[in-house]
Amino acid sequence: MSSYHEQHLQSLRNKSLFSGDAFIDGQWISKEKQFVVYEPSSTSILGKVSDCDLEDFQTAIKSADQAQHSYYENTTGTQRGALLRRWNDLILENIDDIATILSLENGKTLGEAKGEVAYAASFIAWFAEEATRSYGVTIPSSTPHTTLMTVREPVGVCGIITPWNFPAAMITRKVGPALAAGCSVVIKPPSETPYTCIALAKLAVKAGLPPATIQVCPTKDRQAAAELAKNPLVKKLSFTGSTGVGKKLAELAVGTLKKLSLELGGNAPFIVFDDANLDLAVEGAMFCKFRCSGQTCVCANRLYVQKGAAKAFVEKLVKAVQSLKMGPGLDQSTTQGPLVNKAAVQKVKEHVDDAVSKGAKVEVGGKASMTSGFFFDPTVLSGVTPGMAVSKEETFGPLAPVFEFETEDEVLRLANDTEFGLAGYFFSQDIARAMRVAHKLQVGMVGVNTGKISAAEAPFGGVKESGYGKEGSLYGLEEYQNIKSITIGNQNVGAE
Ligand SMILES: NC(=O)c1ccc[n+]([C@@H]2O[C@H](COP(=O)([O-])OP(=O)(O)OC[C@H]3O[C@@H](n4cnc5c(N)ncnc54)[C@H](O)[C@@H]3O)[C@@H](O)[C@H]2O)c1
Ligand SMILES: O=CCCC(=O)O
Repeated sequence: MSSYHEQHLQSLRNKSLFSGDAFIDGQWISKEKQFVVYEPSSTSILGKVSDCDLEDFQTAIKSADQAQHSYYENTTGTQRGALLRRWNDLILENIDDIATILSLENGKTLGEAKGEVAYAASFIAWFAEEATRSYGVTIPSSTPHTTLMTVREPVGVCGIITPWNFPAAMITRKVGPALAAGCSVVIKPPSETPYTCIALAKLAVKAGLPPATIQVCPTKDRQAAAELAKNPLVKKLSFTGSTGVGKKLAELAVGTLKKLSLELGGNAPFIVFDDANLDLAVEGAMFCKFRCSGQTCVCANRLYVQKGAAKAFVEKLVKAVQSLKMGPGLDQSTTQGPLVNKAAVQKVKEHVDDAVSKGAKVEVGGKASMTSGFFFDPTVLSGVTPGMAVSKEETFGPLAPVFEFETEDEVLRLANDTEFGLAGYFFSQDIARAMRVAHKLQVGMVGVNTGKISAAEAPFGGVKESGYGKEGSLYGLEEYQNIKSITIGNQNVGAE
């Protein structure tokens, strides 16, 4: 009998989308050296993928550099937009297959995987439009007989390094604007989830994007991947992942003063004031804590609830959590998939154990009750205090630790007491408080009375050690462009 993942792979409409090949210099390459990718709900081997070495990265970068010049010089923004729109359409036509592949390698539920593929495509569609709106300006010059203007130009080859938690959307949020601007890209997909990226690249080529403008180099070799931060032909590095790795890559990129975007870790506060609509707050918490089994960078990491609302909020949250159903992502009834690997399960367990040993109470969950697969039970802890590890570190798992607070000043101090500054959420029906707290939270993105803040049109990015650079939105394109000023002087010379 075939296994869970074999059955689902057999059901793909377009089986060629599931491939472990690298894509270098316009060629699909199956390397002799390969690394293993696991299916996290069974921990069985999903497949083997080409393991690129330093020479592969150097070849890909050189080829991307050559391709970039002719791509940019021979296309207008309108034409690049049309290519991206075709890519968007192909992704949506193949949404079932891509979502199946994504769920098999990442573990998220089919519903979440389809949602992610649609979200990923929305960045391509958004930047297809932005490609046509790459305006320069004319500037009144202080010198007589002079015209001063600016044009926007592509930075050149972009290195793209992304994490496993959003195998599709983290790629398109970078590659969409890069290709729209006229750049070429060399992608190092996450080694836990490379298959989705490879499938997306196949569709990009089918859409008509010049093959060497997209190069995909899967690898387990971090030294080889670091070439994207070091190589002088790479003019921009766009990285999403942990703060520790982001800092290392930034140090390497200093050698050639590359442009950098760093989308790093978070430790989002989620605040519920006494005057909040508690049903809305629980709905928000369920979404932004348990989506992707708690493995999103904008996940609520610390839930602060004002004393008067704490008991009722915890009761409602526990009830909602008890309705979740863990299981393999592609099973119809599953609402919570597995975590990505054993280390992820271990980190949640460590945070629970640390909090309980310091006095927190397990309201629901608290353990890994499934005997196989990388699962951890969706968990709510009450009585959590600032001395516990959960208040300082990103858990990246299905753990909702509830802290109690008394005043607005107190909770703002606690919420901002972290080196991270990605997202923050709060629930209140007081408009003055909503404005005040939104301004005072030291984060790049705020959700007020909602846990949903991500969209192609919304500027995405953090402050403090959550990184810099904005993705998506009207700001996303300029991250892949240089502004050139052109001064045309002495226009009176030669006049009759
Ligand atoms: N801010 C955001 O937009 C955002 C989005 C998603 C995830 N994240 C963060 O990502 C983290 C989880 O992802 P992860 O565990 O894959 O992070 P990670 O930093 O370990 O890895 C991210 C990527 O970098 C690669 N990498 C690791 N070390 C490298 C090195 N020395 N040289 C070159 N490449 C290297 C990995 O293979 C992977 O592709 C969390 O901290 C999460 O908050 C941030
Ligand atoms: O994990 C981080 C990205 C999630 C999102 O874009 O909402």
